[in-house]
Amino acid sequence: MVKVAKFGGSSVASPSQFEKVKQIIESDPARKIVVTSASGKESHEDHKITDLLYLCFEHKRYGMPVDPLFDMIKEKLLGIEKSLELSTNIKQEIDLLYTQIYDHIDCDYLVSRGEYLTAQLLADYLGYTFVDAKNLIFFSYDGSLDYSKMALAFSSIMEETSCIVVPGFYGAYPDGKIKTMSRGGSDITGSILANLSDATCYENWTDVSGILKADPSIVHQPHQIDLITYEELRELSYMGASVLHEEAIYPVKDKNIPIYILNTNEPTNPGTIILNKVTQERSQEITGIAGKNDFSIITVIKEHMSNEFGTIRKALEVLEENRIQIEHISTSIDTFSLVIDSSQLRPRYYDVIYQLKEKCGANEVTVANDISLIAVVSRFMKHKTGMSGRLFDALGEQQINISMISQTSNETTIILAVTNKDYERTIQAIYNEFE
Ligand SMILES: Nc1ncnc2c1ncn2[C@@H]1O[C@H](COP(=O)(O)OP(=O)(O)O)[C@@H](O)[C@H]1O
Ligand SMILES: N[C@@H](CC(=O)OP(=O)(O)O)C(=O)O
Repeated sequence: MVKVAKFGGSSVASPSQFEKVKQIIESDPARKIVVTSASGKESHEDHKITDLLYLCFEHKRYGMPVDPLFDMIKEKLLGIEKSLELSTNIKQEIDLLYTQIYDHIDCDYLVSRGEYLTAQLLADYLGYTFVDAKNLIFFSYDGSLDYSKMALAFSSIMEETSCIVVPGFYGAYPDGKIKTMSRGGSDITGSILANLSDATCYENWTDVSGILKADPSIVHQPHQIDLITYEELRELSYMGASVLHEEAIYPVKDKNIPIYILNTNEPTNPGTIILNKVTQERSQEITGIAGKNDFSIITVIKEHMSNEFGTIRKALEVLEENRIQIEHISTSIDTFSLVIDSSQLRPRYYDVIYQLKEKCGANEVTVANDISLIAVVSRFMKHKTGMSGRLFDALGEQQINISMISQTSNETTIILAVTNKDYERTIQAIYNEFE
């Protein structure tokens, strides 16, 4: 029996957190495959090593001083090494990295060093074998994962050893060049290893006791979700419940491997279990609420649009040509609205509006900025009537104006658009209504 245990940055942020990790690993011999993120924040004021490494890269690029940032990284990692009396050679590696920064360094390589160095510390502390992710997690040149190559590498590694620590967040292209995943990507590494090892489960250890019904920084002590489907989880994490990367479900979903979200600081708490299908009584109404800020709604107004063909296609082409992703679309007779991430629109703002107006032959194109999207996720929604009515009543009572509504036909998620200033109030009001 093999379990994969992934520890997030908060679980390896200090020597005392390393001690907790060791107790967790030693309490179950099935925890043979360990994935770690880079050391994270010890306190609110502290910094994640990954953030510091990204900053080092930017400072070097703009000719600003790197040393104060680099010293913080060095101090943190060597502090853990010293306090736990470890005997790795990370000091030489850190010194070499410093010279590489001033020479020439690739951004992905630099930021991957947080995981690389933290994993060496953890492997030494646990007495497990360190396996560099560049020799195990393989990407093709198009960025997709090469599972057959990874399966071969995994079995040859496991012929030599039985317990390994692998740094999360990065892998290698066919030529050996390091490629990092998107932020929070160590969750994906853990999931890939659960797939490769046919694990009985994938444990994702973090600093909260499972996935909560809402972001704990907005709702005071929200209830914990006991069981959730992969589909619901993906909706919530894509929409901002940052506890698990939304891409982390795919490698385990294929093999029906359950994911457990567990708390390193409270290991006896059962946390959240994520499964393909959940059979649970329907007394529950909402699985969870999540949201993100800073979207724009572009509205294209064109008289007689309902009698024409291809207007929406032309608008989608404009966005595709400008490499802007569309989050949601809503249509009526002579108008349609596109919701997009403002950070993608901003650099191309005037071009995109002009092109939309010209290509679609629109009478008018308007843009509303400072929009938040809030997802209300529930597998129970399709079996219950009146839930959307209650949702809108609850927001109406709080005088919250909804700019757009979207619901998919599988009836798992309702997406609401509100202004950024109403973001937290909206989440709180929905939570109170369905608590
Ligand atoms: N719905 C939610 N449930 C649980 N945690 C959430 C939720 N939304 C946001 N979070 C935040 O996610 C954090 C855990 O994710 P992350 O910071 O990636 O941890 P780690 O350091 O373990 O990788 C929590 O501390 C919490 O603040
Ligand atoms: N260290 C990387 C990858 C990661 O997954 O980190 P964490 O598990 O601490 O969110 C990041 O900060 O994006």
